[in-house]
Amino acid sequence: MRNITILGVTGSVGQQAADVARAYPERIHVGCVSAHNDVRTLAGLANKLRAEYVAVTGAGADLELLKELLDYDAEILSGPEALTRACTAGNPDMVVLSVLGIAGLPAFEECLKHKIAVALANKESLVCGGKLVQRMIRETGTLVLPVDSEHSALFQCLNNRFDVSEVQKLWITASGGPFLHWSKDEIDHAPLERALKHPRWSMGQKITIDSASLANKGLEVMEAHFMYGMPAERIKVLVHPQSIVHSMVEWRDGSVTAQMGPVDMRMPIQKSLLFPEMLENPCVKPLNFYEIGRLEFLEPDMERFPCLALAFEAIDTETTTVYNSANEEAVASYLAGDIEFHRIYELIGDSMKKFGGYIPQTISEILELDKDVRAYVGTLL
Ligand SMILES: NC(=O)C1=CN([C@@H]2O[C@H](COP(=O)(O)OP(=O)(O)OC[C@H]3O[C@@H](n4cnc5c(N)ncnc54)[C@H](OP(=O)(O)O)[C@@H]3O)[C@@H](O)[C@H]2O)C=CC1
Ligand SMILES: CC(=O)[C@@H](O)[C@H](O)COP(=O)(O)O
Ligand SMILES: [Mn+2]
Repeated sequence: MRNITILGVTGSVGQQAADVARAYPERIHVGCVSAHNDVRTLAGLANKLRAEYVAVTGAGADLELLKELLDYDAEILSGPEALTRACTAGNPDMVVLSVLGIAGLPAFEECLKHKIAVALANKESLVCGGKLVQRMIRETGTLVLPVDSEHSALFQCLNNRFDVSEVQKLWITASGGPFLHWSKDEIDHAPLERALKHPRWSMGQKITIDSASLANKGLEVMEAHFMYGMPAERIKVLVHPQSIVHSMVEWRDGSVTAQMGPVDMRMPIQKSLLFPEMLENPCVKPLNFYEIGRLEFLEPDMERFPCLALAFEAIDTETTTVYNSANEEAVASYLAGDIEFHRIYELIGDSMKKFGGYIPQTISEILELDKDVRAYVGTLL
């Protein structure tokens, strides 16, 4: 029996991880779950999963309501350290890191310190942790399995390894988002309700906006760079509107291995939760190639989608934390209706100029830099 913790269980990835766990009760026990503020959904999931530990990380979360709604005795973790305490509570074999944003970084660090395997959905923490986290993974020998669909696909193409010594290029596919065929001017002034309509995936709001700006692909290029140690110039983005090919590996001899699968996050989630076993996936409908018929591939347009070009620049200039923090802040403002869509790439670019040249040397310095970038973005709004 594998004892797992799901951090961010109330979110899109977290709830799908709970679905996968519940499909395999004889193999997976969920011992701990966390949410930020949504105590109603948290209690509902905890009641089904019977997790021994229930963590709440939001300062204003209603703990009394949570206690009232829980129909069994669970230990409740709360307060500023709740997320990191949740990483070790009940000695899990694996932590599913599916919280949102850089808030996941201290939890990631905690898992690495304790050599607890991580199923990583939270790309922002790897993008911000960068070389420091990369080194910690290597030095501790901790297993960090990709949950992000493209990185899970790459891992499968690499025969469940992280070794890219015989790889020429990593090809990361992108749906292109809802604005794939829009003009630059239309994209720059895109209304929120259109940005929230992803053509293929149903996801949380922040990543849905990232997909529309292609910042998600930018973050995924950085994620692949740090996860597989691949130089940025050998990571290519390929627009593939059907989202059936989840990514590809081009080998030294020119042959290419692609991973395909249903457009359903429960595929990569199950791969990680049961790893190295591969069992049927009762939650997911298999692909029907007769119905799919045609697959398309296009080159991304970095002019209409400057967030993608900025991501490659961020790797070169070691400003990946700055990119991410500015993006998180900008997307929150766009979601609140305070800024236009084009302000997202402008705020990222301005922040990279302002903070370029400063390279944080510890995780604490990264978290400080994050605060500084957010404060700076605040002055530009
Ligand atoms: N959704 C998807 O299909 C995919 C998502 N990812 C990545 O997975 C991560 C989660 O995405 P998604 O599930 O869509 O996001 P959601 O917004 O749906 O869920 C976010 C989860 O994190 C919790 N949370 C939010 N803020 C904080 C915080 N400051 N501290 C601790 N917990 C917090 C939320 O709690 P509460 O509900 O209480 O607010 C919720 O449980 C992101 O990094 C995303 O990029 C990667 C690939 C695919
Ligand atoms: C499901 C997943 O992994 C998302 O990151 C997805 O890839 C987003 O779609 P885009 O390709 O539009 O960014
Ligand atoms: Mn992805």
